Amino acid sequence: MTTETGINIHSTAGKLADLDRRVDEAVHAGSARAVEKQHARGKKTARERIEMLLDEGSFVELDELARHRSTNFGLEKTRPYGDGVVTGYGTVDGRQVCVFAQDFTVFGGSLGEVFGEKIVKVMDLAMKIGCPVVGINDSGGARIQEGVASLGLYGEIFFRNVRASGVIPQISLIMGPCAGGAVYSPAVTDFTVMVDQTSHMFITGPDVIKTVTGEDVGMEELGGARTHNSRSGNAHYLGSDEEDAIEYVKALLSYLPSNNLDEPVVFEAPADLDITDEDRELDTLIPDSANQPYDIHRVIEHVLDDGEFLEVQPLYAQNLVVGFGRVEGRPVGVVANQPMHFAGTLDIAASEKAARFVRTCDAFNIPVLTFVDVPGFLPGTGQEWDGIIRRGAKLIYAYAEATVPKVTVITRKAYGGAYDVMGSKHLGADLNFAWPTAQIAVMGAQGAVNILYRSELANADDPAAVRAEKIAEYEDTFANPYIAAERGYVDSVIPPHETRTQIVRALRVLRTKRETLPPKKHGNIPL
Ligand SMILES: CC(=O)SCCNC(=O)CCNC(=O)[C@H](O)C(C)(C)COP(=O)(O)OP(=O)(O)OC[C@H]1O[C@@H](n2cnc3c(N)ncnc32)[C@H](O)[C@@H]1OP(=O)(O)O
Repeated sequence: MTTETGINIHSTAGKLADLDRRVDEAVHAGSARAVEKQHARGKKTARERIEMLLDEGSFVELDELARHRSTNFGLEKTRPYGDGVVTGYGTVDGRQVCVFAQDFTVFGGSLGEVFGEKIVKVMDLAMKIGCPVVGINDSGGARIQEGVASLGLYGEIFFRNVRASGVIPQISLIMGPCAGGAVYSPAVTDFTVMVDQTSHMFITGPDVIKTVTGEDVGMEELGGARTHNSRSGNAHYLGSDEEDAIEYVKALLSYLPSNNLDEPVVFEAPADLDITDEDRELDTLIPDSANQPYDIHRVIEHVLDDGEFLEVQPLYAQNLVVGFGRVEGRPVGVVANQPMHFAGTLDIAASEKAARFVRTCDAFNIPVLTFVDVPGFLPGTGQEWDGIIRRGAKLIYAYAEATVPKVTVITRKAYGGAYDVMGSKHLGADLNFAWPTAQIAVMGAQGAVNILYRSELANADDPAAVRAEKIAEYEDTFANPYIAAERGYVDSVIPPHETRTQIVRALRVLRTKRETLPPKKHGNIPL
């Protein structure tokens, strides 16, 4: 028998040719016009993206021939193979990952029942074998013609995102629209990477907002990559183009283990423990004036192998820096106050950014290295009314709960509650160091003197002179690391040039650290 395609499917050769035809149809499921439109927007197709992400020739596709069974609104007339999403597995730098890529050229990448089932299947595979999932999002959202079945599948995906959280790394690439409920899958995953100008995320779009609140806002301003990287904190990296975004994802994967029972990849690179000229450069980093800023990146890059630091959320809450690097070839997560922004104070955004990052490191067996230069929490009604108490507490929770090796270096200020919060000994840090420039106290000299000597200053003939004298006295007594060192709150006061070598030794000794939390269903982190 010969089909309408001219192939005799009753012969072996015909059956093979028939398969070839079907696969070819699957590969070209999107119309030439749709592909052209996609390219004209500076966007790649789903398959091109997978090719960029995975090692050459490593991709194995699943469910290439899956098709929807819907008959609503004439949908039965269009049943493209693959149903608008490409799923499968392959390798990144030789390590296994599962992947799905929504194909905007087919039904606008909209998610129907079969489309959703394909994603669910590949997520289940990743959980069974313990490998990361990278999801590439480019979709018009729930497939309208498939109604509640689409919503059901979104729910199935969210459920798996949550169950997989802390078990396998989950990374979302947003490479087009991601609207409505669709945003909640990326939101649950560990990292969300967006592309400048071509990716958008929002719960309700500009038109709905205009109708309901009267606000006039464009797509880009509402939910573009820059907005989510700098304002909302929903995204972790702003790719300048698709290639840049994918390179970032590959770099992220290189620091993460395949699953929570695995260790991150190690490149054996024993550190030189002799003090170098470069080490000595840190001795002149801290300005004599406590109010003068310096860039904490210099300290971070100094202690990391080859100065390589993969910053996470570099555009958001810039008063706090987080990211990954390696020490002796082993991944570490870095959390650091940044004196260049808001003098390094902690606010809601910085607390949540750091808390999330510490928990990510802890979930995936990555030691946490903390650099402290924090004058306190950011004052203001805005902060108080938006819940700095509850939301700042997340950072305490994250540090106290983390059982991975925790090493902390206080470079300068560690004042008040912020001292406790930033990886202090009291929250379970294993090894704590301070530079001689450290000031570990309840508050800065100005504030302390104003409170302690309020009446004396009010009654003084020369208040300025009395204030200066009291400030000097306070600074001489408290603005140092030695009171904390007396009590063992810091294990050692070290010259800055020993920072790198002390961190190397600390992380070496902590490699065998084993600590378990008391049995419980789960904690109750303030959310
Ligand atoms: C849980 C949830 O996801 S709720 C959210 C539901 N989704 C939405 O409200 C978004 C609906 N879609 C849109 O607003 C627009 O398609 C956008 C903004 C996403 C993209 O716009 P454009 O880039 O101009 O693409 P365009 O609208 O032409 O869509 C491309 C194709 O995908 C189809 N499509 C897009 N979204 C959907 C959808 N949700 N369901 C079914 N088909 C869809 C379009 O009908 C169009 O098909 P055609 O090529 O046969 O004409």
